[in-house]
Amino acid sequence: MSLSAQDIAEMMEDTDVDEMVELGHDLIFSILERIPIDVVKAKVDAGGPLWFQDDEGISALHAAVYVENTELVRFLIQNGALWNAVDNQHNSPGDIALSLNNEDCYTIIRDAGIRSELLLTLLASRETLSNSPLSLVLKATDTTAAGSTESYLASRLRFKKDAHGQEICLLTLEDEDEVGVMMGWERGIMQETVRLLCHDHENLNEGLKILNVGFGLGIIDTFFEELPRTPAQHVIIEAHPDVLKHMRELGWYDKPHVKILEGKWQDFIESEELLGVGGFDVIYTDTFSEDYKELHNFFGHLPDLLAGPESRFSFFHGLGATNATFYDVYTHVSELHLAEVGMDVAWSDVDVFADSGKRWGTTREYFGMRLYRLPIGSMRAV
Ligand SMILES: C[S@@+](CC[C@H](N)C(=O)[O-])C[C@H]1O[C@@H](n2cnc3c(N)ncnc32)[C@H](O)[C@@H]1O
Repeated sequence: MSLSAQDIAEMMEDTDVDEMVELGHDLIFSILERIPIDVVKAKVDAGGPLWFQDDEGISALHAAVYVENTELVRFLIQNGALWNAVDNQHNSPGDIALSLNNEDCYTIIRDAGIRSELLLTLLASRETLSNSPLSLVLKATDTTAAGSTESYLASRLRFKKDAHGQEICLLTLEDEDEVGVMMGWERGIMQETVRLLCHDHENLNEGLKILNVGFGLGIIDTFFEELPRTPAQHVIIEAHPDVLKHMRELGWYDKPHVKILEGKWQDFIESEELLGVGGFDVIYTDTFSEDYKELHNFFGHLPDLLAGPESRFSFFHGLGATNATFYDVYTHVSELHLAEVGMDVAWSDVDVFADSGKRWGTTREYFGMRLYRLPIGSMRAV
């Protein structure tokens, strides 16, 4: 039997893949068997694939964390191991380190994550970044209504109460998957955010000038309205036609000090409607279907929008919040980006554990942490 050139190429490719799989298994096995580190390093130098994950999703980096070999973890990271690969249980190497209480291994991986995400944000701000396996929330290729503003704004929303009496603003995706755009369980987060943003604000008694981006269920806007002194100006930017209709039905258009800007924040961010206010005392943003690149872009406008060092800013921090390591990485990344625009951030923890089992119903889970990390930013005085 004679073989065609294509047959030979395919056989060669299969051999390469088989070889890689064997090398990958051998590397993970060697690490778990705790063979001397120099031998493991030699295997990596000889082409042992760091990207390889076995049938359980374990990578060489997961294995190095399991055996708590700090030097090896550092070596693997330096040689390109993926810090955010998750195993079949959705645990990243950092999560394994956390569960073992191994701070040294955890810190090396988390810092690699921070460096990687900072770099990717920088690249994304300069050119269109294709979806990278290194990136967590720069989800450039999610075109569903949950990941693309254009698809989201063209989708219908439903406002309803779920079986537990929880208010929900619900989006149904094409595959019938349901996603909560906003859910009643976040009420505690919104309440605490308003308390920390406003209650000891030096301008509270004059009536604050407030900007909120994203109305959703209007939970935070209702808390702003219930401040001991009604806001002097309360500007709300909302893009979705169904939410705007809901706001009209609820009477938000009839409040004299409330101004509703219909459209995307990106359309108004440099407009006279916002800049003409002469500086906001409080700014909050909590949108939907936008990635971190958009939030990072929003940060850049804060110095022009806030009144001064006494003004405060917060955002809904759900970045990477289905995984403890990813959440921590994004807490640091956002803090560093806010520092770049001259803002210091104080973080508080809000325990959102109560009733967490009943929270999601049939909807997609988007927040898996027990503690919500609540940011309060203020501009550094110059
Ligand atoms: C999570 S909800 C906000 C919930 C709100 N914080 C609350 O307390 O109920 C997000 C809202 O942002 C709106 N939104 C999404 N993208 C937007 C954009 N680019 N500009 C303005 N609003 C946007 C959505 O339509 C939605 O109403």
